[in-house]
Parts: sequence; structure tokens; C-alpha cells
Amino acid sequence: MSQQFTFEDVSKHNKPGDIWVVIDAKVYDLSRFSDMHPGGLSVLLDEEVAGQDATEAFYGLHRAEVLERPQYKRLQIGVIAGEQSVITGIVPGKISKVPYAEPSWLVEGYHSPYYTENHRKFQKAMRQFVDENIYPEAQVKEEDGTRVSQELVDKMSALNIHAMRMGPGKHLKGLALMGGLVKPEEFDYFHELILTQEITRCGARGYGDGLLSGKVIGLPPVLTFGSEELKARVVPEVLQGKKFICLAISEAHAGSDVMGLQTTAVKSEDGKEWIINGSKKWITNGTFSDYFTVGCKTEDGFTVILVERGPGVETKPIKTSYSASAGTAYITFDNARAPIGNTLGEEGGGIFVMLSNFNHERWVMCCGSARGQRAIVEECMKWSAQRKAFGKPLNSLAIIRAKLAGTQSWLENVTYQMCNMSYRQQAAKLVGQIAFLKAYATSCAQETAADAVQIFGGRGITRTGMGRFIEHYHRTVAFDALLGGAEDVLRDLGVRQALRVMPKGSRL
Ligand code: HEM
Repeated sequence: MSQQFTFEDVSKHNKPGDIWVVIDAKVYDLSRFSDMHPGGLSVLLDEEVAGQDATEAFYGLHRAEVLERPQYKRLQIGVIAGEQSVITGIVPGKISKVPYAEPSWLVEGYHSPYYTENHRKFQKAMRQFVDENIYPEAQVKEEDGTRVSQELVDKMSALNIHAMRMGPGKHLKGLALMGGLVKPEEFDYFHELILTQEITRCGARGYGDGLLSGKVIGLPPVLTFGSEELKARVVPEVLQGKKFICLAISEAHAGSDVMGLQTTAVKSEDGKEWIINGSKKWITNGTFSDYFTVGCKTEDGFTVILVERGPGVETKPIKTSYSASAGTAYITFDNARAPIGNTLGEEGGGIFVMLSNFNHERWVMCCGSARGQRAIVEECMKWSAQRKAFGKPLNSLAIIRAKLAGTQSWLENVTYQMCNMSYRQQAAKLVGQIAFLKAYATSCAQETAADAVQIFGGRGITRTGMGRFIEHYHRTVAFDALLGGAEDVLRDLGVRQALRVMPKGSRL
């Protein structure tokens, strides 16, 4: 049991070389630490700090996680008798009680037509897993830029998380999902939405993409359009986290415009192989991938081909404004070869492969964007409630919150449509909807980021300390607005899709 003190005991320790403080009913001896304190000695000697209850001063300047660090935890020497600690840092698995920090279906007393008991159990298990395993690694790796650890990849494989990230489908057959919590045939897009949104809570955008997002966008064309032989060879090892895959479409010459691609694939003389030449840029997970789902110009138009790392394939890291842990690569193909059997879909039919693939990719990004914004709203809510100076409700918070609710509700509606449509129907009916939704979500996200910086002030542009998530979000928010199609391109696509299905007889 912790040693018990009174406030009077603490008050005697208020001079240089002998400083105690109370933070949230816990007593800390800062005597030896005071010279090493990053905020300096003088602030600790202040008469309202040394020997006093410094809870408010402390939380006005530090995130709760500071006191979780082992080197600082050690400074606690006891507790105040009869007082209770009330401040909780990160409690793994916990639902936040901060208003708007959770989507309404997770808030007590609210209802939703979309989520079942099984979704709720799944959410709990996922949150626990993310908080305990993904969140801590994300904080370290976002900073040091190294890729996701194989240990974590293996832990995710054991629960079949990699397989679930590919959405519902035959690839789940026979797998114990989340230790058997969800039956493969019951796994639906709401489970996948939950999975994606929980992972996004790790708050590290580059690392989040490094956590095998390349597979989320690179493997579906293999699953849907690959031959049985190819699938049998490639899919199990990728879903078990033994091999890595990415989607290689964008080029320096052409980003969202797939028809402008210049990488070529021609058949070898014996007709057995593709010979591929060209380059790809901004390829997430490219630096560490073993397989590349490559968009190529072929004789018949545009074709998607699975290329294995080997002679003629080189990857180089690209430095972007988010973490190198994403593995963002520039890839060159110099007479790289792939068997003809690695063709995904029809020769010349690449545009259909891509269009249906983009749908799922963009929807995943909408899930992430909605959740990322929510995390920022939580930060802003906490900060506006706890900061001492100018503490008044902020109008911009209300605006952020309204957009957030709009995004999540629209997303849930689209997800419901997906649950009730085949892959082909989704490609036919939801391309425009999802394009609009993504453009809406990411434009809201960019405004949310700008508003959050205003709310946090200087802290919102500082990489460490109180505003670190705001700074990170503001620096990386544009990724969502670009990957999978820039906002303008998506709005244009949405309108063109709508015009295609205009009734012929409609007149003003
Ligand atoms: C257990 C006690 C404490 C520990 C472990 C601690 C630790 C730290 C750390 C790690 C930082 C770096 C900022 C960050 O990255 O978050 C910091 C900054 C600072 N600390 Fe403390 N601190 C303690 C108590 C206090 C108290 C009681 C005050 C009283 C006012 C204080 C005032 C400051 C100030 C002014 C800064 C600079 C903040 C900034 O750059 O925005 N600290 N402290």
C-alpha cells in the first residue's frame, strides 16, 4: 500500500533541493528531478507549486501520459490520505465519456439501427487490442520512422485481423476471427468499419498507413480478379503477414488520372511473361513489399498485373510530411518480369479492376477520416475544458462537431448499402456516392485541422507536449485528401457517375 501523507506534510517541502507536490491526490518528490525538469527549476519553486496541490498547473502544461512514463512514475512517493485520484490517462479498452469523442452508437442511451450485439463485442475486443498493442508501438514508430514490427504483424495474424481488413468474403472461410468472436459468414462491412476506426485511434497517420494499408488496397484485385492458382500461392502468406503487398498505380506523370499512366507491359516472345518498364511514385508500403499490384499500359489499353520483387524491381523511400514508417516508395521497373498468369482481370480490363478497387479503398479512407476527426474533437473538447487562460466555449468546436456527425451518419448509410449489395452492384451504384463522401469527409477534416490549431494556439504547431496530436493531424491531414483520388477528381467523378444514369426523358 502507498504511503499516506497530509497536505500539511507536503507543504514543508517547498525549497530548492526539497520539493514535493501533489498531483491528483498523489504525492511526488521532485527534489532530485527538479534540475532535470524540461520546464525548468523556477516553475517548480513557484509558491503555488512547491509544497502545494499543483494538479491544475500540471494539467495545464502536460499531457496525462507524462506521468505514465516509468521514469516519472517513480517520482511518486505516496498519496494524500482520504483523497481520491480522479484523473485517468489511457485505460485500455475504455469508451471515452467526453462528449462527441465516440460515434453515437457507442454512447450510452443512444440507439442505432446498424449495429448488433456482435458488432459491440467486436468493438470492445478491437479497442482493447489497439490500446494495448498498436497504440504504444505507433507512438514510437511514427517518430523513428521504422516499419511496423513483425511481432505486432504476427499478433494481428493470430486474430486474423489482416484477413478481416479485406472485408467480408470467401477469404474468411474457416478462420477464427478475433479468437472466434465473429463467425466468418457473419462478418460484414460494419465489422470492417469498426476495425478501421479502432485502428485509426492510434493517432499516428504515417504509421497507420505503414500498418499494412498497402495490403488493404493492393490485395483486393488479387482476391477478386486473380486466378485460383495465383490466389492459392499469394493470398495465404499475405493474410498471415509473412509477405507484404502494395498497390502501385500513381506515377510522377499521372496521379489520380489512371488513363495517363506510362508504365508499360509487353508480352515476351514466347508469350509466357509480361515485361514491365516504368516507374511508380508515392507507393504506400512499397519499400518493404514483396508483391506489387501494378497498373500498366498494354496493347489493349490498361491492365493490372501482380509483380513480385525480383530482378528489375527497385524501391527507394520517398520523404513525405508523414512518417517513413508508412514505407512510401518510388519504384522502378526495368525489364521486370511477371508470369502471364499474374494478370488480374481481363487484359485491357484494368479500368474496371481499378474502379471497383478504388471504391473499397475510398470507403476505408472515409472510415479513417471520420474517426481521425473525432479524436481531434476529443482533444479540443478536453483542452477547452481544462485550459486556464481565455477559457470559454469555442464556436469552432460546434462547427467541427456538426460536420463530424454528418460524415459518420453518411458513412453508416453507405456501409449499410454495401452490406446489401454484391461487389459488382457496389461498383455500379456506389462509385459516385463514395467519391462524394470521401471528398466531403476530407474537406471537413482539413477544416477541422485548421480550427483545432486555432483552438490550441502555439501548442497546435508544436510536435511535443499538449498539442502533439493536433500538430500531427494538421501536418498529415492532406494525405487522406489526396490518396485514393484528390477531392476535385472525386467530385468530378461523382457528378459524371450521376449524369450517366440520368433518365433519358427527363426535361425541365
Ligand atoms: C511529476 C511532476 C512533473 C513531471 C514528471 C514533469 C515533466 C515535464 C516534461 C516531460 C515536460 C516536457 C513537455 C512535454 O513534452 O510534455 C515538462 C514541461 C514543463 N513543465 Fe513539467 N513536470 C512535472 C511537474 C511540473 C509542475 C508541477 C509544473 C508547474 C507549473 C511544471 C511546469 C512545466 C512547464 C512550464 C513546462 C514547459 C511546458 C511547455 O513547453 O509548454 N511541471 N514537464
